[in-house]
Amino acid sequence: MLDVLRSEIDECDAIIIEALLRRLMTASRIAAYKKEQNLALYQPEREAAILNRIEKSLENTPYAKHIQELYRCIFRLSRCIQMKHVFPHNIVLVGFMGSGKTTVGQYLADMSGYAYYDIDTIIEEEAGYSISEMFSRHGEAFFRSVERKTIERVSNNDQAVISCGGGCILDQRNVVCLKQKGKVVWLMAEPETLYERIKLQGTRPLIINRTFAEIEDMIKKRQPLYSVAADYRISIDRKPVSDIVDAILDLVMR
Ligand SMILES: Nc1ncnc2c1ncn2[C@@H]1O[C@H](COP(=O)(O)OP(=O)(O)O)[C@@H](O)[C@H]1O
Ligand SMILES: O=C(O)C1=C[C@@H](OP(=O)(O)O)[C@@H](O)[C@H](O)C1
Ligand SMILES: [Mg+2]
Repeated sequence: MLDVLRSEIDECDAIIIEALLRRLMTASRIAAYKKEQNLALYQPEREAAILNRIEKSLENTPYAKHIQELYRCIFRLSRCIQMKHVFPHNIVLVGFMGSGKTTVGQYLADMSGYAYYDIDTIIEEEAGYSISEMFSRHGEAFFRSVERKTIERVSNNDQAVISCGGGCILDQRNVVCLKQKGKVVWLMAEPETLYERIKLQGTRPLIINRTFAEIEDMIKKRQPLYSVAADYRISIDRKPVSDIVDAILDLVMR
């Protein structure tokens, strides 16, 4: 009995995979066509119409909500694939420590096929030791100079998602560099969200032994710099990573 049911699942999977591949490849062809014809890539009314049709066809069936959830995921995949065709900029993530630049950037790059660069990770890999270690061995000024050189080099890439360290906006030259080929997305968050996250991790040299009030003050001081640098801004509080990626795609493909 179990074998029979399992072979039915296998048959379903084969159909789903074939249909999904066909759908995603068609989405990719649509993007290429839109680019060629100079048409707007993001047409929300088309997405709404598809969702409407799906909702109707699922009326009075079990699992309607589950299938709709799956469709949200398929739309995200489609958009990521399309973005690669038509978005002529790098995506640069900035924001205070703990806002999720590293996590969101990795997810966005995985999904879109863009190359992924996390400035802090590159610095650590090239130095052979951690950023905390760099602060304690050589001081913050040394770190900032390594950070600037790394940003200068990485900014030259194309079709890249670049996650910066939270302090990159302290030096205007970094922002100028990143904007040459990139659009800057500011991941905004309430101080409480950031504090909870960075306190838990305990890996950031500028945060060790700081009170909530001190961190709040640091956030306030940096906010105008993020604001000036940002082409787009997204509030990330209480949003899962997939929703933040959705919001980024929504903004950049409008
Ligand atoms: N949307 C999210 N929801 C819940 N936790 C998150 C989210 N984004 C990031 N995190 C968690 O918050 C912490 C900081 O994330 P990270 O990506 O390192 O931030 P940043 O690079 O901006 O400092 C990590 O533990 C990460 O798993
Ligand atoms: O905001 C900052 O000054 C810093 C942020 C860190 O990166 P994350 O924002 O990814 O934590 C890292 O670059 C370094 O500890 C300094
Ligand atoms: Mg990071």
